[in-house]
Amino acid sequence: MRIHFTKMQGAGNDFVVLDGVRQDLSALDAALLQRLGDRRFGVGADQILLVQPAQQAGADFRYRIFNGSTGAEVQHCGNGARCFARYVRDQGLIDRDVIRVDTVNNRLELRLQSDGRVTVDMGAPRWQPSDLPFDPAGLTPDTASAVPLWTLDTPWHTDPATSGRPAQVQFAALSMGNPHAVIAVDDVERYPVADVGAWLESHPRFAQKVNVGFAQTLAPGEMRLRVFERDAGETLACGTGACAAAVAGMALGRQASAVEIHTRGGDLRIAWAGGDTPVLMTGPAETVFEGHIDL
Ligand SMILES: N[C@@H](CCC[C@H](N)C(=O)O)C(=O)O
Repeated sequence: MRIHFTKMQGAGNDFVVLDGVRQDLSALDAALLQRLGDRRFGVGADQILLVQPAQQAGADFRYRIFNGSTGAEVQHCGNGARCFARYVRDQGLIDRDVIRVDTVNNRLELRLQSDGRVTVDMGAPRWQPSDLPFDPAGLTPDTASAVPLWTLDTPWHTDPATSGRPAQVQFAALSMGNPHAVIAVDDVERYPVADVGAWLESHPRFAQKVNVGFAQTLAPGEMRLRVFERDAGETLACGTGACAAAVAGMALGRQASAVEIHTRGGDLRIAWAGGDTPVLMTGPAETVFEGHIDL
């Protein structure tokens, strides 16, 4: 099977984008997607994005997302949504700057800006543990703040001093369409992101695993963020993770209603008016190269 692909990146979160409108991709299964996502045996990407014809009235396209390391389908990808908009416009699949797409559980509005960036209406955050899902049985959240903060002992709680890992973590749990846990840290560059991220990502209380964000507040309106993504490890940026970290900070009263987020791969701007209003994310989206691959 020979397929055409486009390699794209948004703040360093990288994607293989496949046109399922003009080419038949019905033979693509999880194993082939995993091969495409493999950085040694395939093209290599954090996620694979599939552009398909819309199935519902009011949508322009169907937007499907697969984690590159597993080939498993996931619900959302914010950096990918910006690349999706740039892709369908640059490939001539649409000639409008406002594009509506359906993911497996949401409708998103993507808006191409005159400066080349893309703004995505990411929908409203959801805070119920069942939305992730997260099992809180037996835990007492800190409810002094507007959103519950959950505390878990880590595997290092008996020897935090010698291991250099925290004894406990406290996190906000929320869904941006996909599951997120956000931990506030003092210095994100010195925090053991790989160890804590890998442990919490696969914690049995998260039945479908979780994306883990590590957020450092620099000022009201400015934050530094690293994200250990579900099934991807630490990526250079995570769009849904940036939204989750921003709205958690805002709901906790630590952040302004618009925040610039510095990731290792670039900057994202997140705005939210609170409650059930949608989170707006703005950031870059660029094509890196395109080609064909025989699978
Ligand atoms: N890179 C993403 C999120 C991709 C999916 C995530 N790893 C998951 O499994 O939910 C983004 O930019 O949002």
